Formats: sequence, structure tokens, C-alpha cells
Amino acid sequence: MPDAKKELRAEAFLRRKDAFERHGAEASRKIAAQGLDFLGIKADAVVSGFAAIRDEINPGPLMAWLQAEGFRLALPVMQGRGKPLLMRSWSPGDAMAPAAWGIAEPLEDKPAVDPDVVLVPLLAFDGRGYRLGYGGGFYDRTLKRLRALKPIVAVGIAYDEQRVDAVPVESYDEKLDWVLTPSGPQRCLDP
Ligand SMILES: Nc1nc2c(c(=O)[nH]1)N(C=O)[C@@H](CNc1ccc(C(=O)N[C@@H](CCC(=O)O)C(=O)O)cc1)CN2
Ligand SMILES: Nc1ncnc2c1ncn2[C@@H]1O[C@H](COP(=O)(O)OP(=O)(O)OP(=O)(O)O)[C@@H](O)[C@H]1O
Repeated sequence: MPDAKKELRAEAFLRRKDAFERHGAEASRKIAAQGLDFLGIKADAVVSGFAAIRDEINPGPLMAWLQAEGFRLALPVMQGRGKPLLMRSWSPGDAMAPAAWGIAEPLEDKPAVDPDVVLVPLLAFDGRGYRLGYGGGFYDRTLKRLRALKPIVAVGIAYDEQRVDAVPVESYDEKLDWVLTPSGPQRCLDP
């Protein structure tokens, strides 16, 4: 891994922690209040979220709104290092089990689905839609797989403070189409 990414990751962890302490649950509520109307997605779309850990914005309230709007929901399941995430159907209230890094995942009896909209956790993002994650490459692999199947929309979920001028880019990095922050949706610029 290039040192540039490593350095930014350490810095981004601190910046996100600070934003979480300042804004906490209010950020999650603001994200939910924005909704996803800006995407104009079709009524039968499947939207994958994530089960927040550490200082990530909790997309739970947004997912509850999506459920109320009639969208189908899914959550990621890790299949091991170097593998894309598997998305399983999930609705608020469904049982979950803790997996690696304490991340809650849907149970195995839930059907696998290929989402049309992917909500993406991140440490830092830039105006082009490049993102920095924990370094597992899970979302790069997942977005690549889904984009080979059909058109999808990748939406980063972040505090405004997580924006940086430029995330160091590598050949395998998949871009976000939008980033949703408490202050609103930002469309990522084309290269
Ligand atoms: N809420 C949430 N769910 C998610 C992700 C995420 O970023 N947030 N992921 C997004 O990809 C995947 C999980 N990826 C993860 C990758 C690394 C670590 C982690 O804690 N890594 C260690 C270092 C591990 C190593 O030795 O390489 C660490 O940071 O301390 C956590 C999650 C799938 N689900
Ligand atoms: N499509 C791919 N094929 C093979 N390897 C990949 C692919 N995408 C990413 N990787 C590998 O994944 C590793 C981590 O990538 P990167 O640092 O960009 O992760 P990240 O986006 O920060 O993490 P995450 O998506 O898990 O939050 C890299 O070492 C890279 O080699």
C-alpha cells in the first residue's frame, strides 16, 4: 500500500472521530432527512446499506425511511479477504449476527441480492468520487462486480469534514457517483 494512502487513513480516522463527537446522531438524522429523492431511483430498486461501526455515520434512520418509501433493503456480508461483499436482503428489525470486526450481518437464510444503489461507508472522499476505506478493498471489488452486471449508483455516506482535496488513486479504485453528507447530496465530478 502506498504511504500516501496510509498517512491519509490515519489522519482521516482522527477527523472522522472528531466529526462524530461533534455531530453524532444528528448527522444520521440529517442524512435520513435528505432521503435519496435526488437519485430518482425506480420504485422496485434494492438499496444496500451498512451496519455502522466505530465513528461511521449510522445509515439506520435513512434505511428506515427507504423501507417506508417501499424500497427493498440489503446489507453486506463478508465472504473473506480478497472477495467482493455478498449483499443479503434485510429489513429493519431482522435478526443479525456479529461477524469480523464486530460488524453485524444478516443471517444466512436471507436471499442474496444485487443492489441497484449501494450506500458506501468511507474514511475520506474527494470531489471526483474517489474514496478511502479501511484498506480491505471490499467495496472496490463489490462495485466492480455489480457494475459488470448492470448500471448501479454508488453513494458515499459521510460527514462534510471527511472531504479532502484529493484521495490518492490506484488502478483498482472504483469511484462513487454521489456523496451524501448532512449538508446534502454532492454529485461526483467526471474525471
Ligand atoms: N460498517 C461497515 N461495514 C463494512 C465496511 C465498512 O467500512 N463499514 N466494509 C468496508 O470495506 C467492509 C468491512 N471491511 C473492513 C475492513 C477492515 C476493517 C478493519 O478494522 N481493519 C483493521 C486492520 C486489518 C488489517 O490488518 O488489515 C483496522 O483498521 O484496524 C474493518 C472492516 C464490509 N462492511
Ligand atoms: N478489483 C480488485 N482486484 C484485485 N485486488 C483489488 C481490487 N480492488 C482492490 N484490490 C486490492 O484491495 C486492497 C485495498 O484497496 P484499498 O486500499 O483501495 O481499499 P479501501 O477502498 O480503502 O477499502 P474498503 O473498500 O474495504 O473500505 C489493495 O491492496 C488492492 O490490491
